[in-house]
Amino acid sequence: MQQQPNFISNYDKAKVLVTALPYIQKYYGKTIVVKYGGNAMISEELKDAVMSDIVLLTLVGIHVVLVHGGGPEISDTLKKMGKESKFVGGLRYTDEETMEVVQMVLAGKVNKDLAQRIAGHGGRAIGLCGLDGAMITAEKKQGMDLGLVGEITKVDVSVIQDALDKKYIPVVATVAAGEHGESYNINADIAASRIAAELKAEKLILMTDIPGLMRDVYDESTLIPVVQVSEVNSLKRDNIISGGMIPKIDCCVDAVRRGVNRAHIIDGRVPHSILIEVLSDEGIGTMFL
Ligand SMILES: Nc1ncnc2c1ncn2[C@@H]1O[C@H](COP(=O)(O)OP(=O)(O)O)[C@@H](O)[C@H]1O
Ligand SMILES: CC(=O)N[C@@H](CCC(=O)OP(=O)(O)O)C(=O)O
Repeated sequence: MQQQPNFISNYDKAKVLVTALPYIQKYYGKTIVVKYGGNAMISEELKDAVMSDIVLLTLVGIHVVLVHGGGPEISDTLKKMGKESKFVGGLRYTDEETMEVVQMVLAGKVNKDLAQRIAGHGGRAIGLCGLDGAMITAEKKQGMDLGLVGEITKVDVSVIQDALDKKYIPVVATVAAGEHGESYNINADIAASRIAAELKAEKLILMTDIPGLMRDVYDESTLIPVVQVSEVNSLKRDNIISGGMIPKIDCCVDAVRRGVNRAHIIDGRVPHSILIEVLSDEGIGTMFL
């Protein structure tokens, strides 16, 4: 019989499971915070692959917290309303009308869609946002005026911890509560990093639409696989980091400084990139130590 080009024998399948064993043992009972960003949510198929990976990791005993973005969805909704999006240093200028859209899209549409997809793969998700259980408190970001963009003042992870204890997969939208009943827009990378630190997570994984941090953003061969936190300032001085990568890098550094063991930026467009990162010998993306 002619062999199929992609034929994988049962022995090879078993070998894959066996190579995952030390990683399952290493991360069993540990917490991993995954941030899934809007630009990596490019297809329905890919979203489902990411959600099934999260369910799989949960079933082998890893506590996964999913923090999500949805920037492109917010921009699309604003556009339909005739409003252009404006970003400063990777952060969206957020007036009151924009804030309503941010809350509606992140805490409503995207959050519930991801929770439902996890349920579709047999996982038990619980959709939350920073307003629930006073999880994320913020004040207006100082410095440049970005409207209702918030600076996190407090993260209380008890609602996430309770959900994990009850074997739910917490799915978190990053809308925060102000002191006077107002809501603030928080960049999802920043929120994920603070949540990871507060949970004393083993890993923070930021999934995006690029292979990782690169010296030349147009040349994948310039990927930087490992970054020591102490090197980041000189990378910034070299001006190789711009746009949405700025908060990402700062978040990885902040998470590691606050005690998260490893922070990673990985390519969410690669199917099953989380499994490759967590359960295999293969390095993927950029790791911050
Ligand atoms: N040095 C760099 N390496 C990689 N990406 C970079 C770099 N500088 C800027 N970027 C940009 O940052 C983007 C990722 O940030 P962003 O679009 O905000 O992601 P997400 O929506 O997934 O959070 C990349 O698509 C890339 O265009
Ligand atoms: C302040 C700020 O910029 N907030 C982001 C929140 C969503 C987000 O971070 O989404 P991605 O991860 O998909 O970019 C925004 O309004 O787009």
